[in-house]
Amino acid sequence: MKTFDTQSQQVIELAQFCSDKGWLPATSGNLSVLVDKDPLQVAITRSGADKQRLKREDILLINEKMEVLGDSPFRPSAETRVHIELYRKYGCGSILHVHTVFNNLIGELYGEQGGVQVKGHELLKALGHWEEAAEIFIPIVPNWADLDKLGQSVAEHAIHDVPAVLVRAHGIYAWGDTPDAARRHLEAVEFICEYLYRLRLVRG
Ligand SMILES: CSCCC(=O)C(=O)COP(=O)(O)O
Ligand SMILES: [Zn+2]
Repeated sequence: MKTFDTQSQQVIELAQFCSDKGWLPATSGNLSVLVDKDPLQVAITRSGADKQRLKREDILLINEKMEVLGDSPFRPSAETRVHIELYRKYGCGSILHVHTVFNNLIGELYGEQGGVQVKGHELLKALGHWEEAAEIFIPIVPNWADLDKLGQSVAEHAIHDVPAVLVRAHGIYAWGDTPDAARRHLEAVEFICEYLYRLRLVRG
């Protein structure tokens, strides 16, 4: 059974995994896990928390209006709107946002064209694309300072069957039906970002 306690623990474990990879530098990033679909309730990191050493009190229970449920002196992530928009659109189980050098490089290299095409790579299977010569387009959106606009933009540009959107000069949002699926999708897209960047360097 999903409770705020069980889902908070999942958030802490996901943050540990992402921190160990170096994907949450300088308190950046935010992570959430669904607690209840109807009405929507989500366990999400608080704004400004050091995600390398998250404590229970750094995870907040929020509703669809981004209100904190229960007693806490903290505010939820500044990017909570993006999470809420994605939960509304996809009814997913977990959303991970991290900042990495490779997702930023790909954001810059392909941002003008609104996204990056990825074709015939084995790791597309980790995103659910098992067909021969699978091909996907990973959207890249501008880094709107208005976070309501950022949330709308990420959700609007998200493509069915491609569980990630890059935000230019900022980072990535990846999601899945479960925390494990969200993590797998994030790892796969991070691998692909690094691969595409290095391939460009090698080819010149
Ligand atoms: C310190 S990084 C700038 C804010 C950001 O992009 C981020 O992911 C962390 O924001 P939060 O409010 O979730 O801590
Ligand atoms: Zn961010």
